[in-house]
Amino acid sequence: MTAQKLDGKATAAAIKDELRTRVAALRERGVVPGLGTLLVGDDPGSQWYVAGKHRDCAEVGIESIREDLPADATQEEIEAAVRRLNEDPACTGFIVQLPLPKGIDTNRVLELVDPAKDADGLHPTNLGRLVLRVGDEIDSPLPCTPRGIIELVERHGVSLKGKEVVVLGRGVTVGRPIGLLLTRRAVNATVTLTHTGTQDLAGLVKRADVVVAAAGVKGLVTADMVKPGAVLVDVGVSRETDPETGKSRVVGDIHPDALEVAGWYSPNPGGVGPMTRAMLLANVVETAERLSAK
Ligand SMILES: Nc1nc2c(c(=O)[nH]1)N[C@@H](CN(C=O)c1ccc(C(=O)N[C@@H](CCC(=O)O)C(=O)O)cc1)CN2
Repeated sequence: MTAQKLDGKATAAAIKDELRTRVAALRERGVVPGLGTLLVGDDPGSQWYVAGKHRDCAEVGIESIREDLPADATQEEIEAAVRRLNEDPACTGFIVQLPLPKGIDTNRVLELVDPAKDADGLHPTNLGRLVLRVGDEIDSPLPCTPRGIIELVERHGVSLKGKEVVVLGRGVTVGRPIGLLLTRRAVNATVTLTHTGTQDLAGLVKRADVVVAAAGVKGLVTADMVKPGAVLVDVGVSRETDPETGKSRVVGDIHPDALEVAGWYSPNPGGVGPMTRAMLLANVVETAERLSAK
């Protein structure tokens, strides 16, 4: 068997088309959604991601607001930038690009974000709402990568209802919040969260209908660990030098051999990354729609 592709690029493009129409409708009513970004330092990866977010905004008609600070910005300067974005009426929602430089108290910065403007859906108040509201409509922003994974799978006609999902990695942007989304009544999957202290990882992965690999360990999930027909979602990001071009490239947590056993797989790059970006735009548009309906 060769797995079918969960095409993140094409799915994100379709979502952006839908969002463009919704943004046009908002603008007709005089509502202009705006996404803010706070970038600290000159990490090339982070700069690339932030530039991509502003390109996405331009594509769908969302205004962009940028706060860029140098790598030696102090905690106070970063917190002042968060306050400016909280108070800026043109900013519907914003993100603090992670990671922040060493020595900065990231949690303190993130907790300063107005939960109503938390475009990443990672503020404790918004995560707390996810914990509390198992069956209701959620009227606050959802974590972008977990939401993007679910959209990616379901938009390919694969139901997660009743499925056994094994998540690798307990990071704050994917591993920890994805269980909150997958176990909501609307999705109804059963989730096992694994981490570096997990015993018999291979045994757990072998019984999974869906594997979400977000450990950041190149090729961690090998063919012998995968149940035939399983859905493999690769979120891992490791970097290596391409021996042919000499350029840096992204490699995922799923070993290429595993695709011979799986039913579906999300490529990396080209899978979850573009979906994360699309979900960020969706959070901003939904916030603008909610505010304009009040
Ligand atoms: N505040 C946040 N910071 C970070 C997040 C986040 O969700 N919120 N996630 C990552 C970085 N990130 C978005 O910020 C992000 C990473 C990757 C992609 C993406 O589209 N990747 C491409 C491949 C890119 C490459 O080749 O390097 C892909 O997967 O196709 C989008 C967003 C950490 N920080």
